[in-house]
Amino acid sequence: MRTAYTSDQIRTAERALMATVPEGTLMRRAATGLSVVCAGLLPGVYGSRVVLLVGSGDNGGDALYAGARLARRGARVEAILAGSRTHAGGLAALLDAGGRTAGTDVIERADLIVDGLVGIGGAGELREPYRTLALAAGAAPGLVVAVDVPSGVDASTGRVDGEAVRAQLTVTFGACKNGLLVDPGRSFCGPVELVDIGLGPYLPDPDVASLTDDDVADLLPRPEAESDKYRRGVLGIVAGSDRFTGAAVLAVGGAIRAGAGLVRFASAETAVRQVRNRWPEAITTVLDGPSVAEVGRVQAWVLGPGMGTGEEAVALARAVLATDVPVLVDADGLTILANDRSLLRRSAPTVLTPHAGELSRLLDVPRERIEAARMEHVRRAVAELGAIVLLKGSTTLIAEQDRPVRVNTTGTPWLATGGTGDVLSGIAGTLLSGGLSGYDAVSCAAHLHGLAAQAASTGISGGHGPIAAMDVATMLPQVIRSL
Ligand SMILES: NC(=O)C1=CN([C@@H]2O[C@H](COP(=O)(O)OP(=O)(O)OC[C@H]3O[C@@H](n4cnc5c(N)ncnc54)[C@H](OP(=O)(O)O)[C@@H]3O)[C@@H](O)[C@H]2O)[C@@H](O)CC1
Ligand SMILES: [K+]
Repeated sequence: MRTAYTSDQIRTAERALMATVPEGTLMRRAATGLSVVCAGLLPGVYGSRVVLLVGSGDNGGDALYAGARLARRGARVEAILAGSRTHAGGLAALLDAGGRTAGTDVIERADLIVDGLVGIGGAGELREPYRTLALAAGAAPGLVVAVDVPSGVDASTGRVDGEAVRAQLTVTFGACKNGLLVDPGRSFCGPVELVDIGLGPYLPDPDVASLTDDDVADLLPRPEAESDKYRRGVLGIVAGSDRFTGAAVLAVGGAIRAGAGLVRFASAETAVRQVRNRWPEAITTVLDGPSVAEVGRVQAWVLGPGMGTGEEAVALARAVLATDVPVLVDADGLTILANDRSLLRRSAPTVLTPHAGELSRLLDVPRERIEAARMEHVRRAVAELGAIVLLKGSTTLIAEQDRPVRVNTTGTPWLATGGTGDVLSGIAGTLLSGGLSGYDAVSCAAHLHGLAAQAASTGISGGHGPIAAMDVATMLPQVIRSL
């Protein structure tokens, strides 16, 4: 499990650690680690041009001390002092090592730009002159390394109001910060290198976590010798309609390829015919009114993809939500819930898998606000809707009351194509029916879905290319086998 923390959590841990070591120890550890990473990025340290962007706080101090170490090894280090004040010890160390201060024009000529403008002490939009420097660093040809956090990225949430430094690498200290895992912040970081400063024993429970392949392998339900199809979990899927059939075929495909013991599919006749043609493994029922009583016993339901939002669909959704087993609601099912949130009052867990647009309707918040502050809104959705929520997007977030927000780290931009969400709902439904909690089911489903997409998208020469939603379902058995 990879974990991440808010700025406040990091500060509290740092205070506890600082009380046990001589003053300046942590910054020395941080700056040493930073300088080692920077040196590794340069073809040779001697004679290379390093520019430090130095803000008024300790983030600038880290940059200055690291710059001093590089200057001692023969780099030509120039510091742009951008803050109203400058870390005195750090500046003295740099000057002592042969570095110097300079104007902004040196950014253009740098081999390496070290962003020490703001770290976990940053708040809100970058002010001038930091904003201009952030833009200049992004436009310059040199490599950009962010110190602790790319300046302009909110370390606790990943929020970016206005401009932020676009780094090719982020060197972070002590522990990962939420903003390095969650978009939009994550997209400014490049790969993240963690420098150990001894914070580990002082860290609280994480605020954010992400599952690794091993975590998912441990969580996945696996059939045992005495398992039969019923004991492995029976998933009910209510999806598709007379007009829309593709979403149903994809959801059923995701469920079957993810290893469902049995899928019971119920819908209008046209959708049933398509599913039966494509997936003879599923048991199908043509619904004759808004009841799922005749479908048979299931351990979980997937509700919504392609089912429409008309009166009949609403009545059918009501019937599924009235059952006492976990229900995963996606797509049209979410639109139905947005129009009548009272449907969410249930005895069993409900799992919602919206994208930002769907969440915008559920919370009555503009979509752009959700996209700019994804962490806040996924948490708010959990609190307001009383459900487990998976928010789809450039980083998929999974939230449940009193648990760390999980960030999914697998996937490829090629996954942004029609129908992949339907496959995801089928995978998650299978895991729910197999006995995982809603939180674990959607976390593992997102992880597998992303791995399958990566596998489907990787070509014979290793590059990445287009995928169709069904390709994701097709790759699932191989992916699960490989874990
Ligand atoms: N604590 C430790 O043990 C260790 C900490 N370490 C390091 O310290 C860093 C935290 O240092 P920190 O607390 O001094 O805050 P930091 O991020 O440098 O910035 C604060 C200043 O920035 C400014 N500012 C804020 N927002 C702004 C904006 N939007 N736009 C423009 N300016 C803005 C504001 O300045 P002001 O406006 O007051 O001039 C504020 O005072 C941490 O990230 C890590 O790198 C490591 O050495 C390991 C050990
Ligand atoms: K920074």
